[in-house]
Amino acid sequence: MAIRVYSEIGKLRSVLLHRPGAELENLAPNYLSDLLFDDIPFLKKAQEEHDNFAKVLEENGSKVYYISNLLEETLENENIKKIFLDEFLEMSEINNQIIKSSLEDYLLSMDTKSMVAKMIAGVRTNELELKKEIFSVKVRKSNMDIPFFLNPMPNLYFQRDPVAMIGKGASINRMRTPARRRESMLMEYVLKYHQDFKDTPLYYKKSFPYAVEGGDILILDEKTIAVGISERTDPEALETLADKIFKEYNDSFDTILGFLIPAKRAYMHLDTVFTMIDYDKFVVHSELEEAMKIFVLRKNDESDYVIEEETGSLNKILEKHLDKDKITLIKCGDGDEIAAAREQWNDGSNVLAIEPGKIIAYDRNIITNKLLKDHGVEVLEIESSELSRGRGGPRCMSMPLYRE
Ligand SMILES: NC(=O)NCCC[C@H](N)C(=O)O
Repeated sequence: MAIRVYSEIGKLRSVLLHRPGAELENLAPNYLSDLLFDDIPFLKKAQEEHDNFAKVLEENGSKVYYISNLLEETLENENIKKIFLDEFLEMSEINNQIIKSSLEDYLLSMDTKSMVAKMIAGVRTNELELKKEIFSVKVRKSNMDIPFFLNPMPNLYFQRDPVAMIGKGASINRMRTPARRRESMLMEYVLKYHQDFKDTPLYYKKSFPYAVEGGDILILDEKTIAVGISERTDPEALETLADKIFKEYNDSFDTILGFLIPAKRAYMHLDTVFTMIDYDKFVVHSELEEAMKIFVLRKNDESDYVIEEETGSLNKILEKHLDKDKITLIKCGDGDEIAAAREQWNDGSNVLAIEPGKIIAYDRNIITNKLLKDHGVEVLEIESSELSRGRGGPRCMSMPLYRE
């Protein structure tokens, strides 16, 4: 299947998700923040909410792919399965050879579906029959003091971040934190080896030294990409992307806008700060700075690029680079101090456009959603009491594969 993502808002034809599973039941209070959670979602309800999210996507014409299914299909090839498992265990930083080979035997004793589910859910220290001394070695060496031989991946339902589709290609991201670093491997193997995806150009590798996460990558139009320089994404990653996209693969883009955003959890990614909902409308963080600084990487004639600096309001920057007379910014929480803080916390500004002017949003952000409707936006609201506890909204939970 060809990847095609030249817009944030074009009719969404296919999309990648992960249905949350047993990995959420491996979250516990004493290591929540290491795993980038603030609270523990109730799995049964989170799954119901997620199934409803998928249903709304399908009812509106998007084919939903699940990362686990695609990976299972990829791993039907025994050689690939072995290489995948080796690399996964390598990336899991298991410092002890006996533990590593026990994990390998344990995982290979399962059918592929159970193996994939287990790798995502994590393996508790009490699941393997090992001598006590070995157990304590692992515990001493672990930098997160948590009771697993294989740590769970509870953030996997935020499919936006580990691999980002850009134009006809994909960026296999180096995630900032160890808690999420292995997530990129899943779609990486699908893009390299799955019959339907294996011709996709790869614009970034997870082995590159600089971090970049998909929440920081917005495809504004077929010429323009916005990238957040943020808590999660290094400026050097932009230059690598520019080299690959402008020069090596010559995709249609000619401009990358690097937005400097505060390196704070409240501004985690660029899609926490703003998301695009129509040709001329964006929903934005309630406390957006008046003046923003951006770096413009612009392709020039010699298939090279130049870098310029600009400072201005988000309106002006977007109007200039998207060539529009007027861009409307709709503020999360409608400027009310308390509503803005509450709804920003629950990802009111992180919505998913499924076509121009039609979005999926969390139902709990009542004030922001009303404001969006007042601006003529069609808002499909989904239940969100549990999904929102992971600090990501409908855009974070989805990775578009094909947009018209
Ligand atoms: N694009 C996004 O903003 N994704 C949300 C990711 C939430 C996750 N708990 C994280 O901290 O990485």
